[in-house]
Amino acid sequence: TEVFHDLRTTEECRTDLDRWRELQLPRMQYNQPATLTQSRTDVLTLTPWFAPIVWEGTFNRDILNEQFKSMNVSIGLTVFAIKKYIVFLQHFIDTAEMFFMVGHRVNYYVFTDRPNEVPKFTLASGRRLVIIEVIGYKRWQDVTMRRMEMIHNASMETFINEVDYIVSVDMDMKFTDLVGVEILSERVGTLHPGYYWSGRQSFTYERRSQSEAYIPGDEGDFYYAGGFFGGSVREVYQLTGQCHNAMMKDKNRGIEALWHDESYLNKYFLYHKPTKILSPEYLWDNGMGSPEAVLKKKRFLAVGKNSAAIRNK
Ligand SMILES: CC(=O)N[C@H]1[C@@H](OP(=O)(O)OP(=O)(O)OC[C@H]2O[C@@H](n3ccc(=O)[nH]c3=O)[C@H](O)[C@@H]2O)O[C@H](CO)[C@H](O)[C@@H]1O
Ligand SMILES: [Mn+2]
Repeated sequence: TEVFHDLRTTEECRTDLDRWRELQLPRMQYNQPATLTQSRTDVLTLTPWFAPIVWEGTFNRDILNEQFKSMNVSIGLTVFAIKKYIVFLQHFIDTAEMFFMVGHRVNYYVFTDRPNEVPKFTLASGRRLVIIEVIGYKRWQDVTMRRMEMIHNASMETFINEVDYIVSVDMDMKFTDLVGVEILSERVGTLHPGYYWSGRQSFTYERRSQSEAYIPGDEGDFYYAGGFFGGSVREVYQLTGQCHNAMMKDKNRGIEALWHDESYLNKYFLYHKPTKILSPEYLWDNGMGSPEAVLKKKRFLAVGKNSAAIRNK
């Protein structure tokens, strides 16, 4: 027994074990979950590896809020405002204040090459905005791909000391409904709004076998969007590090995957399956229409942009 006590004192072990007591919920009243009734019968709500797929109607926000509150969870939301994209920042943060993780602790991490152009925000209590100054790459493809490297570095330098979870999203977006702790898990991917109903053959995976992002035609679960992923800090550190390394290997061989970071992310998720998957409610584009039967909510919406006018500027 002495061997075990070398590692941690009895007191440290006791403290660790006793912590579980904090996770007791208060008395709550809500509709009983019915064992013989599916909450949604029109969509897949669980993957074959037992990861929930988050759709409206499948979860009770009150229970989840109590659970994450009792853990005093803190969430980091990373966004990139490089060059002209800084114009999206104001509305992005304003709508995040209304809808993103309301009632929980939030750090906005704004990566930008224009720190002087970041507007002043008045944030709700428990929320703060941190500016991380980075370089703005010339090509827009490099701007989007280098997010992996920058998030990887910041995970080690900053995030690990400040937050429990990281959520990484596109900036040319606005929140239009609640996005809360129901999205939190170890490793989180989001169904791309353009492909959630497609067969794997139609997914725009990288199909050239020379690329690190290559996925053969007979593999693939879902087509995940580059614009919304997350997880624990340790997992996001791994994910972004591995995606960045794959991109650098390809760059050295003079190849770039079809959809840039999104292609490498899809490869990563094929062999590191997400522990939770977000439905397209969490990343919608009105260019895809409004299939109301399936899509009960639009929570995070693409803001129309003139790519030609804004990219590479
Ligand atoms: C919704 C969604 O899934 N979007 C993905 C999609 O393209 P998108 O066409 O949505 O890419 P995008 O132009 O929004 O670029 C991605 C993000 O990079 C940042 N940015 C980009 C250019 C720039 O000059 N300044 C700047 O700050 C900004 O935060 C932007 O939101 O495919 C990209 C790769 O091709 C990425 O995987 C995106 O995440
Ligand atoms: Mn975008």
